[in-house]
Amino acid sequence: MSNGSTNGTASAGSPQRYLSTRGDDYDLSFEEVVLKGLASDGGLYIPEQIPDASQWQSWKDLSFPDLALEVLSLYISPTEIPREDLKGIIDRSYSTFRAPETTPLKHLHDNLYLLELFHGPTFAFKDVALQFLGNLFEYFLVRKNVGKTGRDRHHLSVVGATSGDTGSAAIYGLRGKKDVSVFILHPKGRVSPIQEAQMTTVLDANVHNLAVTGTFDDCQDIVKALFADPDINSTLNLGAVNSINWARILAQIVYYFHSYFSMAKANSDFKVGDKVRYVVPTGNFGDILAGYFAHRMGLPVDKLVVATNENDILDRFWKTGKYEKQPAHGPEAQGGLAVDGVKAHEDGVKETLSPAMDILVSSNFERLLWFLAYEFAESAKMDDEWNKRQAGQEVSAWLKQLKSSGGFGPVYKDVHEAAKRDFESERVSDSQTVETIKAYFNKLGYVLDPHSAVGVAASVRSMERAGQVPHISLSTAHPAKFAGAVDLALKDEQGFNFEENVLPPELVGLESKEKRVSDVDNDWKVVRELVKKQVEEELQGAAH
Ligand SMILES: Cc1ncc(COP(=O)(O)O)c(C=O)c1O
Ligand SMILES: N[C@@H](CCOP(=O)(O)O)C(=O)O
Repeated sequence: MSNGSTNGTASAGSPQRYLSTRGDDYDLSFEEVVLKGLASDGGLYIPEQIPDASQWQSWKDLSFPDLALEVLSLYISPTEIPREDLKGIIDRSYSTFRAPETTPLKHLHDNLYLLELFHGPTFAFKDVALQFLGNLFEYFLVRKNVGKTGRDRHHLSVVGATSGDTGSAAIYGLRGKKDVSVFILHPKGRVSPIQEAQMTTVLDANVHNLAVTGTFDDCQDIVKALFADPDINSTLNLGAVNSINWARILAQIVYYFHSYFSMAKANSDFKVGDKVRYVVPTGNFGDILAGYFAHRMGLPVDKLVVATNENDILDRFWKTGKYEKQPAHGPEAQGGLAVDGVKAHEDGVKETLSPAMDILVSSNFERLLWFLAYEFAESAKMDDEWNKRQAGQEVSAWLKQLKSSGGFGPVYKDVHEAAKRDFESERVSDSQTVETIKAYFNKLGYVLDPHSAVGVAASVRSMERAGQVPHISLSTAHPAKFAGAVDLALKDEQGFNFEENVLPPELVGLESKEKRVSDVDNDWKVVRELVKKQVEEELQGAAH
């Protein structure tokens, strides 16, 4: 790709601006995109320029928070957040992590390293971005509300969808914060008992858990419908905590650089500048997209490997160039049979042992599609404005087709080839997940959570193709969050005891604590009325 202004070097000192993947919204500030979350045309925000971090090698000895300051400063102008303030936000965000390295890297065997991203308050990788986003919201609100009282204060109504981890991480990042109400929608009965307890045992007055009769995709659709609804948007300021919010992706870029340097220190055969493969258990495509940005900023990445469970829309895209909710001749087309013990629902989502990735439509894939469409547009040799407009139009057309007919593609050959240049993909079944958890416990005494096991199983396959290239496999959750799957894999293995070896003290007894949760129908208008009524009550309470 050329170093055109959208994809190349941000000129020094010029503040970063943001645009929507669907082309209607552009020239927005960082604060605007963080507070708005989703663009008014339904698209996702992306930076106008991916900064070229030519100085990245000089970051090699920085601590995680100091490295975060360098990376984030390339996307947030000091005219928007002065550097000292940004440092304060970052330091507060990572002071809650239990590991001194924030995101430690473990050598598993051969050229395989595991990046442990679960040392934050809720034991999943989401904490890395959501501790930051919670403090960022607070910073913007305090600044907006200086000297204001009562109804004049800017109040943020956060609505988020979760398959278990985003919800608790968002709740822990925002509980008790002034001028914020939080509504988290989870699919009733489809999150693990610990995940459910992590969310529903938080009793702060500004936190509201809604159990939706439906799937994670239904919850995500409700959230997107609320953002698109003029009625609720005319009375409330909605805020997003899902990875549709650009700040989520931004904060995650840091650990790609950090783990690269950790690996270079641990591996004497490796020189800074050599290439690495990152393998990422993937659902909504947010985590791996951060790796794509790191790569585009200059980090030497051999490939980013998308690791899906049996909800494999992304794996099928990389194999066929088609992005379709249902495979043309998949098990559902043949009568909805369960494969490998996995329950397939009418809506096409399968209930797997890695439930946080039971997602049919990956929100952030839209952001990658924009960059692929932009690159394709460049071949017409027009100007940058034209390329951006073309990319926006192409993405809008694909997404429209996805909505109307459940899929699109095959995409143009060049678009598919460009996707394959940076990414590979693997699909890991439930039985392979169980086998992987078992194998690593027996080989190394290490207990993987099922999502991380999907990544490790994919890593082992990738290593067979990639020769000596080191692999960093992202471990996205602590195994204690998924007791059912871990127990299924290890209950008969010698020396395994969940309570003694896996369960951290912070999670002991959680499930028997008092809970607060409301059941709601799978109907966005019902959710809208509930949110409006609750926020009104909170605003009235705050005014007295
Ligand atoms: C434990 C875990 N692993 C992996 C994922 C997938 O991450 P992403 O949605 O960013 O692809 C999620 C949730 O999204 C998760 O909670
Ligand atoms: N796996 C996620 C699903 C939501 O994804 P997000 O990264 O877009 O917030 C979860 O655990 O909630």
